[in-house]
This record gives sequence, structure tokens and C-alpha cells, in this order.
Amino acid sequence: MTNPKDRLNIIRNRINEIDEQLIKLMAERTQFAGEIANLKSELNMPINDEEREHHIKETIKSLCNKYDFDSNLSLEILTLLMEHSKELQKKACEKKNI
Ligand SMILES: C=C(O[C@@H]1C=C(C(=O)O)C=C[C@H]1O)C(=O)O
Repeated sequence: MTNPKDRLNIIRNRINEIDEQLIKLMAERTQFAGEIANLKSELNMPINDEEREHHIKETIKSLCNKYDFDSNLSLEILTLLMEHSKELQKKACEKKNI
């Protein structure tokens, strides 16, 4: 039987690993912003795509149900990520004057 202090450290080390994966994935998700901005410019599409965001939100709710995770928190996080992506897209457009 692991003593409480050792068990706490084991859990904390696992959380460290998970946090790194979360940052890695958020960075990967965000790094597409510049290319998306260019593609939307070529396709004459607006940065904001409400239909796409609605689909993402519905998917998030479904995944939260599947993994028994807080959907309100998840939607808050994804909304922040989507807003960040759009800000980066806007900056990419301004930089290229597109
Ligand atoms: C990334 C895109 O641009 C915006 C940001 C989105 C996102 O971060 O998932 C989704 C839709 C758009 O409002 C996209 O159109 O796919």
C-alpha cells in the first residue's frame, strides 16, 4: 500500500504530464490560425464562422457526456481558444493586408 505522500506525488507527476499534453495540443490547435486566415482570404470567407463554432460546441457537449466531464467548463475553454484563434487570424490578415 502506497503511503499518502508518495501517492500524492504520483498523482501530481501524472497531472504534470497531462498539463504538458494540454499545452502541446492547444498550441497545435492555435498554430493553424495563420494558414486558416490565408485560406479564408483565398476563399473569400469571413474569419468568424458561426456554423462551424456551433458544430464544435455540440461536439464538445457530446464528448463531455461521453467522458463525464463538465460541459460548461469545456465550452468556456473552447470559446477562449476559438476567440484566440480568431484574434490570431485577424492579426495575420492585418499583417498581410488581406
Ligand atoms: C478556426 C476557424 O476560425 C474560427 C475559429 C474556430 C475555432 O477556433 O475552432 C472555428 C470557427 C471560426 O469562427 C475555422 O473557421 O475553422
